[in-house]
Amino acid sequence: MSEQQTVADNAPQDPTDPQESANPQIPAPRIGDPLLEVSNLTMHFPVLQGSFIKRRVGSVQAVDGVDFMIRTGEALGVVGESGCGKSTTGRLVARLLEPTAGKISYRGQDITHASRKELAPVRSEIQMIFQDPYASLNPRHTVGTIVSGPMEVNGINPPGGREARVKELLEIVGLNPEHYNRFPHEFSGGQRQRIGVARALALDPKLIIADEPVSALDVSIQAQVVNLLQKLQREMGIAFLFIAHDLAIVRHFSQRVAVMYLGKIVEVADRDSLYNRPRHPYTHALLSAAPEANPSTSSRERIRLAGDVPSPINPPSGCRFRTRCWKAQDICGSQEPPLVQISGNQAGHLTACHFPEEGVIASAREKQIILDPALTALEETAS
Ligand SMILES: Nc1ncnc2c1ncn2[C@@H]1O[C@H](COP(=O)(O)OP(=O)(O)OP(=O)(O)O)[C@@H](O)[C@H]1O
Repeated sequence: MSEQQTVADNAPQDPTDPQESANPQIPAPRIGDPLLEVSNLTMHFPVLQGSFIKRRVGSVQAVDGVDFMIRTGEALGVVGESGCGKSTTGRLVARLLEPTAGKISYRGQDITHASRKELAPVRSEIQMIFQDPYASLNPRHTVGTIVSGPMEVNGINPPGGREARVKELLEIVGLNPEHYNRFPHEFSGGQRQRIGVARALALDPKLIIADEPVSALDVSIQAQVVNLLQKLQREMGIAFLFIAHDLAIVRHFSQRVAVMYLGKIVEVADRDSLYNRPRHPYTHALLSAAPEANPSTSSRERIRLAGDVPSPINPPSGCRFRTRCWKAQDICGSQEPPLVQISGNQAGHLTACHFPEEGVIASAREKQIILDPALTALEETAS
């Protein structure tokens, strides 16, 4: 992301005139009000065996007891390695999956097990943007049909008509409204993602779940799409659950960031606290592995995590990160550390660790030796 394309302060503005609520029973939320509250959210996918009669032989603990809150107009970023449960969390919040346990409250209303009918007013307020703009748009439909689709499904007829609203939305996302009758294949990757964004905006959402919204795009256009989403957040007061593995993009976009590991949130904090004073060893490892603008001038050493993420079918007891952690001791295997504000953390910075790091991304040399002796030996031989 280039300097020119970044926005230094992406805190949401405080529109004193929030949009009218699509749900007439609940007053429109104001910036900073709690919007989404998730507690003990759990998703265990069954593992079935048998050719005719399927037996449940285990479960994939994709998300296991996750708590977080998103305020109106705020972006919460979710980062973590592949398979740690980010997408499943997003799909649970969007109610595309039925959780195994836990509670999802949206504007104070428990929507965890709400029926289709009960969910209808909320559905329009929670929208999703997917990773792959190619796969998420029907190639046989025109842009007009795609973007007006949610209005049609929900029986919404805007004052000036659907076509006028679609053209307005295309303009908001930076597309030419005259391309209303074009098909997805006539657009570039970035433009297709803009079509997906226009579709998500069709019902005036209050919360957008963006699941890796730019990772399928060329690096050169990632910033444009991120900046578009940021504009929507700032100008329309839309909250985001922003899922991505790119730490730089998450830092740029989100006011708060949650780090997931093997189905759990291991650390959550406001952006600066998390990136400048990380306390969980896993957050240290992730940050140390992130590419840097000037690697040649950097004094930062990389922490190499030994091995792969353990299987979510049989995760380690106690702290799930302990099998790859350089600080693990006996207690880490017997007691799961709670996600709490540990000593030295600023308010709202929560960490789940028995032996947290000091906060600065310090020398990783010692950790590297403990973590991966074979690799260290190889590097020493080579140098
Ligand atoms: N429908 C499903 N049935 C069984 N297991 C699933 C299902 N969906 C996801 N999983 C498993 O749940 C775990 C979490 O997957 P999830 O896609 O949420 O992770 P992720 O952090 O989003 O990863 P990625 O960045 O690769 O998308 C993985 O082990 C995955 O294989």
